[in-house]
Amino acid sequence: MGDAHDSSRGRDDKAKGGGWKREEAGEGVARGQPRDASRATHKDGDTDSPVPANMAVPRERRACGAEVTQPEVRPRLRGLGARCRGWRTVSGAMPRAAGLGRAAALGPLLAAHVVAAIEPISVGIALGAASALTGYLSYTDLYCRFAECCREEQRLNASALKLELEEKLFGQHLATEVILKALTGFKNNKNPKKPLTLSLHGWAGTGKNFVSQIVAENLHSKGLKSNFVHLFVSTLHFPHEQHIKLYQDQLQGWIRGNVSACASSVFIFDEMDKLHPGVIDAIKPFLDYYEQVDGVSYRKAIFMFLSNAGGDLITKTALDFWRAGRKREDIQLKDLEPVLSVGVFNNKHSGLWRSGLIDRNLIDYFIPFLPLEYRHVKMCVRAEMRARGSAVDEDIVTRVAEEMTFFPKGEKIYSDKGCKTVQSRLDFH
Ligand SMILES: Nc1ncnc2c1ncn2[C@@H]1O[C@H](COP(=O)(O)OP(=O)(O)OP(=O)(O)O)[C@@H](O)[C@H]1O
Repeated sequence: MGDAHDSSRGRDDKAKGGGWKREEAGEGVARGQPRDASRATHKDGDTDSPVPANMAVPRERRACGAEVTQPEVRPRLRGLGARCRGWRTVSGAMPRAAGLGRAAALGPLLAAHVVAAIEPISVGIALGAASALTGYLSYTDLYCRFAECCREEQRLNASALKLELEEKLFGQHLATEVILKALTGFKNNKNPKKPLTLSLHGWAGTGKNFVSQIVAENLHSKGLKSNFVHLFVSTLHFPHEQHIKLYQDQLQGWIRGNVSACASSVFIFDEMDKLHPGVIDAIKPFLDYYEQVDGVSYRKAIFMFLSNAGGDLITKTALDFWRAGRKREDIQLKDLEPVLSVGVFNNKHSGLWRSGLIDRNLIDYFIPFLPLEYRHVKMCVRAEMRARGSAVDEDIVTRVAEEMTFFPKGEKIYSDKGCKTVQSRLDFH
C-alpha cells in the first residue's frame, strides 16, 4: 500500500485518557487493580514491576478479611472493599422488592445490613430467614440482587446483542456476523470443549475496544466494571521485555484464580501488537482442549485479543475490492481470515509471532475490522451527538468528518484514525 501506516497509530490517544477504555486504563485496567496502582515486588526485591499488584492474587483468596498468602503482592483493594461492603447496598436497593408484605418479610435483610458490619455468618442467617419468609426468592436470587454473581449457565440474549451490534457498530459487517455467531454458539453449548478465543484485528479506531465493551456487557451486566471481566493492556501491564517470565507466571496465576472463582470469566488483552513475543503463550494450556488443568476447567471462559496487527492486510483487501468496483459488504471472512492468521503468525510485532496459540489452532476466530470510510465517520459523529443528548446537526457532522484525514493519498477513502478522534473533535463545534 502506498501509505504505510504505523500500527501504533492512535495509541497516544489511548494513553491520554477519556472514553470508557481510557478511563479504565486510568484506574489500572486489569480488573480491580487498586487505584493507587501499587507495583508488585519481585522475588528478588525489585519493586519496579509494572504488573498490577493484584494480578497474582487469585480472586478466591480475596474473601473479606482473608489472608493473602503471597507476601509479595497486595490485595486488590477495590474488589476487596466492594465485596466486604456489599451488604451496605441492601437498603439502597430495597425499592426493587415490590409489595408491602414482601418488604415486611425482607425486614431481616435490613437487619442484615446492620449486622454486616459485625460479622458475615449472621448476615447469612438473616438472608436465609428473609428468603424463607418471602417464599419465592431463593437465597441465591436474593444474594444476587445485591451482589454481583457469576451466573455460569446464564444464556446469552442473542437478539439483544444482534440489535446492539447492528445499531451501534458501523461498517463492520464481518465483525458483527462472526461475533454473533461465535458467542451464540459458544453460550448455547452446555459442554464446550475449550474456551472461546477471539482475535480482533484492524486499524486504530475501527471499533475493536468498542465491540469488546458491548460483548462484555452482554455477558456480564456490569460490563468492564464486572468482577468477572478483566482487561489487560500490554503497554500498561507488561511493558518490560526483561520481565517476560514474571509476567507469564503472574498471568497464569491471575487467570487460574479468576476462572476458579467464575468459570465464565472474560479476559480481554488489548494492544496485542505491543505484547512481547512469548508472553501470551503462558496461557496456552488454558486455551487448549483439556477438561481440566490442575483441577480447574477453563472451558467456559472467553478470551479476546485486540490488535492493530494485520490492519495493513485488511486494508489491502478492502482496497482491492474497492478498486475492482465491488461492494465492501461483499468481502467475506474467507477472504481475510487465512491471510490474517498467517500474517499475524509471521509478524514479529503482533504478540502472536510464531505463537503456539496459532500453531495449535487455539484461536477460534480471527475477526477483521475493516477501515472506516467517510460515511462511517459521519455515522460516528451523529451517534456521538445523540449520545450527548444534542440534536443532530448535519453541518457539524460534515465539518467534523472533513477534518479527519483519509488514505491512501490518491483515493482518500479510509479514515486513518477510524472514528477515534470524533469525540474530541466534536468538542470544538
Ligand atoms: N465501527 C465503529 N462503529 C461505531 N463507533 C465506532 C466504530 N469504531 C470506533 N468507534 C467509536 O470510536 C471510539 C474509539 O474506537 P475503539 O477504541 O473501539 O477503536 P479500536 O479499534 O479499539 O482502536 P485501537 O486499535 O487504537 O485501540 C469508540 O469508543 C466508538 O465510540
